[in-house]
Amino acid sequence: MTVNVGVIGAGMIGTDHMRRLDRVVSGARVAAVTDIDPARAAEAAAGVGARALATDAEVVAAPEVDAVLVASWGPAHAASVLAAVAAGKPVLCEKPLATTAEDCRRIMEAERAHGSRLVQVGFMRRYDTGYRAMKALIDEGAIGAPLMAHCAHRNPTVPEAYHSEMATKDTAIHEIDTLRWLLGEELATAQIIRPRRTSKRFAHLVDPQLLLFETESGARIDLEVFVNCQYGYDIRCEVVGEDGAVRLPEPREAVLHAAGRSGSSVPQDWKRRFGAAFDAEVQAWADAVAAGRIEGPSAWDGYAAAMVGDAAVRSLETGEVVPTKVEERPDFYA
Ligand SMILES: NC(=O)C1=CN([C@@H]2O[C@H](COP(=O)(O)OP(=O)(O)OC[C@H]3O[C@@H](n4cnc5c(N)ncnc54)[C@H](O)[C@@H]3O)[C@@H](O)[C@H]2O)C=CC1
Ligand SMILES: O=C1[C@@H](O)[C@H](O)[C@@H](O)[C@H](O)[C@H]1O
Repeated sequence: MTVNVGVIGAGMIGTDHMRRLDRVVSGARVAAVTDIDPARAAEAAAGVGARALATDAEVVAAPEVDAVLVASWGPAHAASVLAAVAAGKPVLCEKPLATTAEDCRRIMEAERAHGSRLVQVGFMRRYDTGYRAMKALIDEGAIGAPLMAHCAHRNPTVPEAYHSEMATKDTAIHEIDTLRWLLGEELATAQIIRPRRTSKRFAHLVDPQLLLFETESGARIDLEVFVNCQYGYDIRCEVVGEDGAVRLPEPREAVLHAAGRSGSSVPQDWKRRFGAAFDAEVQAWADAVAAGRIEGPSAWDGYAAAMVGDAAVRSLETGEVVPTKVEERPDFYA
């Protein structure tokens, strides 16, 4: 079976996913595309032999569309995901599932009313071979009980529209999900500390930020988010346990020796750093849709991450430690 995918949002990652569905993933194709910028939708659709449609509702309702991929801006995600769930169509939604926990809760309620899972959230780091190797070692007990994690998430620069809350809700949301998954428990508190700001930022932006979390069992996580670090897209993660420590491998880049120096280049964006993880994620989703089941990060994962995100954002102004209030995972998402 070929899964006919309707894509909502033809921006940077939307077009990258369309290329992936068209040329990399087997058993799937792009059938329809929409964007609030119709010219962008038309150009993207023409590139992959798909139909350009005017709205997300039209994409969801199109009879040829079996499944939906949402790649619009975060605040627009919830409406498109709810439309797909109402139509009973599987949906892969780029992170974040929604920009508030309340919207994620509405999505979970709609999905539970439908009776089976339809939603997968694009937390693609769970498909990265480096993170997967870390998880396998932690799960087999190689480092003993985890006590601490030290992480960094650096981007070279961000556009002016990027604001201080996005450091949590758009950027750190990756680590929030990954740490919940790696450690197998929820994050119970969140706090944000502000170092001196870099001068190389737009005036409105708090950058860098230091995010601190405590898990339910008392492990501590520190995460540096620095989205104007200038030099590259640099993702770091180390988990320290009672018997050892495990660190995310650096991406494999050739080592150049020249002009009296030796070194390798740093990826400049998520496309290069996590390209293989995106390929694996979208292939796994297409395979699961074709087999009539949905796996991978769920609406619950999107919700739990959003709860932590909401708590962290509350700390942004005050620096207080804020409880995340993530409740027990419902059996539906076991
Ligand atoms: N997993 C990852 O590492 C990454 C995830 N993302 C996520 O992907 C999403 C999109 O990000 P980018 O592609 O970088 O943004 P972008 O700004 O390049 O593209 C977003 C597109 O969505 C369109 N759009 C906005 N609202 C819409 C609506 N209601 N209906 C249809 N189209 C709409 C815009 O016109 C734009 O073309 C975001 O949620 C972002 O967090 C983005 C980059 C990397
Ligand atoms: O998901 C992503 C972007 O949306 C986000 O804005 C960046 O900060 C992240 O590094 C990238 O992976």
